Amino acid sequence: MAQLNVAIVWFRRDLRLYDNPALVAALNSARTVIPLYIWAPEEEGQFQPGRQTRWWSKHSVMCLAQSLEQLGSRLVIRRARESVEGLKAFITETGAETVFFNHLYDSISMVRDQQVKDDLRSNGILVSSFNADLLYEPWEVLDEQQQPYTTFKSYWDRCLAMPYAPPLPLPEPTGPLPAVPEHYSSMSVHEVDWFFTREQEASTEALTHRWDPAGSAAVARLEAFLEQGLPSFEHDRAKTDRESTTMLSPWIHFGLPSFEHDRAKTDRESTTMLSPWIHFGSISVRHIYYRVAQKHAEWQAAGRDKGRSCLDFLQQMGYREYSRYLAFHFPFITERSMLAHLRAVPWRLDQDAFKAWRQGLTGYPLVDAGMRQLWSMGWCHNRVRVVASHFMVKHLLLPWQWGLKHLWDCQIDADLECDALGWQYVSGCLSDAHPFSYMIDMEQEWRRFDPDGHYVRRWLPVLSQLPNEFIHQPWAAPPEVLEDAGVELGFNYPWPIIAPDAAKEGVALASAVVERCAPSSGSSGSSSGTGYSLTPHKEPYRPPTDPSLMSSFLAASQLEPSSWRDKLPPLYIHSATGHPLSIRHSAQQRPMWGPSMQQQDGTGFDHMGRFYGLYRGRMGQQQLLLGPAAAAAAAGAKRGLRQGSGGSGELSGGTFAGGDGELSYSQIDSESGDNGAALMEDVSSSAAGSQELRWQQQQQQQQCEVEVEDGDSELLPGSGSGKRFKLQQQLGAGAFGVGGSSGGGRAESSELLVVPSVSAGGSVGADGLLAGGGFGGRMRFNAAAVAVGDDEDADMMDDDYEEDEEQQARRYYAGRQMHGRRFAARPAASLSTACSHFKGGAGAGAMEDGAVESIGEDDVMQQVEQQQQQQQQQRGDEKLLLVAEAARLQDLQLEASSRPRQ
Ligand SMILES: Cc1cc2nc3c(=O)[nH]c(=O)nc-3n(C[C@H](O)[C@H](O)[C@H](O)COP(=O)(O)OP(=O)(O)OC[C@H]3O[C@@H](n4cnc5c(N)ncnc54)[C@H](O)[C@@H]3O)c2cc1C
Repeated sequence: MAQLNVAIVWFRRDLRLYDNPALVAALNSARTVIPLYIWAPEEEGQFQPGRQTRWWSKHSVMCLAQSLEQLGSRLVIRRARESVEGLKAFITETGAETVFFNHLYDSISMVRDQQVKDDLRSNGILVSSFNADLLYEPWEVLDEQQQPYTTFKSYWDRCLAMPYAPPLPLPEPTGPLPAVPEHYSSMSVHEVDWFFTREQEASTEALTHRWDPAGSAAVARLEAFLEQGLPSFEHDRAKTDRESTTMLSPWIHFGLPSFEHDRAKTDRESTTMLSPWIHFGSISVRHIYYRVAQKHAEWQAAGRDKGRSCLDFLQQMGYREYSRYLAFHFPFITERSMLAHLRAVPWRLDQDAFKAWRQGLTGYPLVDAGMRQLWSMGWCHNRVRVVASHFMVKHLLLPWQWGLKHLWDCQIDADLECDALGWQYVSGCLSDAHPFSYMIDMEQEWRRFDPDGHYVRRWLPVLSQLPNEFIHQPWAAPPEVLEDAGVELGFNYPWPIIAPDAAKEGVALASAVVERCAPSSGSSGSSSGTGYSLTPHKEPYRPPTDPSLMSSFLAASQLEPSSWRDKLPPLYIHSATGHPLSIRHSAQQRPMWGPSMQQQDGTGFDHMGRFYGLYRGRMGQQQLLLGPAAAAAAAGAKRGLRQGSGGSGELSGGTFAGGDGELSYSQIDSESGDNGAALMEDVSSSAAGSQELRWQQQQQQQQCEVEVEDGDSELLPGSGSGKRFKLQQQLGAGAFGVGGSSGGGRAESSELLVVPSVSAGGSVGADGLLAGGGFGGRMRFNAAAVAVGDDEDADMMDDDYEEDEEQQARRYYAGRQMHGRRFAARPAASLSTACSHFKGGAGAGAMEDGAVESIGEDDVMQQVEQQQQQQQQQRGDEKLLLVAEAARLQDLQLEASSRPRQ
């Protein structure tokens, strides 16, 4: 029984009361038990929680606090830069004799927890830690040589055959918990600076409509899934040879070969969607495991054989276990490939392509829909994640570490170990992954996982009118079909960023490089598992900034980066006129794996060329600034412009002021147009001395001329933002939606032609690019599609949104009216409502103040028809003009990018 006076239970990602061994142990050991939560995001280094995760952290801590209060206890919440410091201070304050916590397995946490243990123990404090996160601890599952397994199958087979079952979930403590003395102060949940800025917090509000972080919601979801989802959760696998009765699945009998594969459909909720709760520990994996077991027993008793489904579902949980297993035994998996030679992949460091991917502007609808869903709700189906990440790594040849960090920033279930496992798999970095040369067949993917295009229609409304046949390949549709569907490739939806053949060629070349670095002849990692000894990879963890790493691989391959880069095919396919839209490769000043540079003030470049300064500055100020745009980044940070670094900030802060030095990962970070504009303004002025900026200004000048040709020049404001926006628009680079929001904010009180679209772009950017946020010349239309309407239209952000043809036509045509400041819509007030519903208040405001001409609903269709006729006449000429201009500006850009930079 309790022998000590005061014990601390340190909650981290185990935010529940049941099946919490640390809590139970504390209750058994001390008379006073103080539940403690320390918010110290800075110590996570480059893997600080992203926006969505911050929202979830806040709410699930709130839920935990409520649960504790219901049992008579109290959660003490503290803020610290480093947990160990917060913990030590609290121990001094309370005189606690012992600390309990549950294990985490990512490298940052493992190092920190070890430090905590050493530190506290050396001061005479008892420290105990437990497994609350896994079925089996990583050190329990080893091969005959007591080495870790390095293929999932061998690992999971061993788990299934373990001689003892996973621990049973512990029950929630009953009865009142010991009271926490009042004098131990705590921040309230609302006092904690969960977010970088208030704007960022506001931008997450929509998540409240989609997610309920309470543990009870997770349990309810699980129960619903057990009834409806699990019975058909069958994997497409032929006969299994795993017929053995195992400890993990003694209740499962196999023999249900099925091709049903219901869970693989992306357009319905066929999986549990439990990942965020699981990540935060609001639901216990052991609870899930034993509920599945129970359900299976019930089915069996009823004569229903659902063993295959149960096992397949458990296998998904197994992947999660495996991710921790690998992270524990190979802590570098978030940074480096497991297979050594895969570290020599000749990545393309193309920031433009990376941006297009992030923003769902690749021209491949399944990929784009996935990226937009991910951005909007922080989650998407595993298959979509596989397709999108595969596309990034293979088609675009972008480094998987970029993708990992991006998903880390925008997923609501962001989980470092799972994230790393996913990327290592799709990139062929694991010995049981497909070889690097493998490419998934995109057509097969969509035919299999979204055959009717429901998923794409939902997340890419701009394509919603396309017939099924072309919904996944709009580029193949005849012009009249596109016309009827309102799709203008290169304008309101991009051309494919890369042609399939070019992608294949790129992968083949890259594979050839990789092969030369392979330790033995044969393929680069084989699914047979016969491949490579992993012994050399079990090096002690080294910080990723070690410059010797990549140079040794390059030396091994005897290739200089430039030599392979030149051989790669053009990245972009041709525009409507046959001009190569972009053959440029980002003229990076720094190689991805170059040495890190640290300056005296703690800022510097990391190994991927990212500018950082966050960890020593005010929270979040510089963290996400990318690369060589040091001047812009530093200036932005000085001015506290993390605020504006979301969406619009990215476009402006990076592309505008720093060329290829952009805000990489925060991208469409849901900031309002105002903030984006602020960033734009400040960055442009503060970086005014840079050569890059001069070039940009030159570009703007060019742009002004374009505007004159359009007859709209008098509408442009003085600053660069609107112009830059237009420049992008002309280029058809498809990079805005969010970029739009910067212009929108900027143009607030002007009568800029692009105001309505831009403003709406801001709205959209804030909540997930539903209507595309705009690309190219027809952004106005897209934006209008979002902005127009009342609450009913606003509802289109909701999951269950469906609109009929009439609605779509209305949105579409009304959107057209935005051209030339005739914004045909409901009265401005309702516009404002609609936009603020999309968290685009700033944009909406701009519309009201500036260019919106409110007209009655009845006038819409009539005006639409007139407008449409005019536009039809103009369209051909307009297109030609834009495309020609795009080509001209591309040339300029190419020329500029080949100039030496500062
Ligand atoms: C590139 C990439 C990045 C990923 N990043 C993450 C991430 O940050 N966080 C995350 O939780 N998952 C990640 N996954 C894995 C997977 O996509 C999600 O776990 C899954 O989509 C969550 O949906 P669900 O809860 O409905 O899964 P279900 O199919 O219902 O599975 C139940 C649980 O099993 C676990 N799980 C399922 N599939 C996997 C998998 N392939 N790998 C690891 N665990 C799995 C999850 O905890 C999940 O909640 C990533 C996958 C890829 C390809």
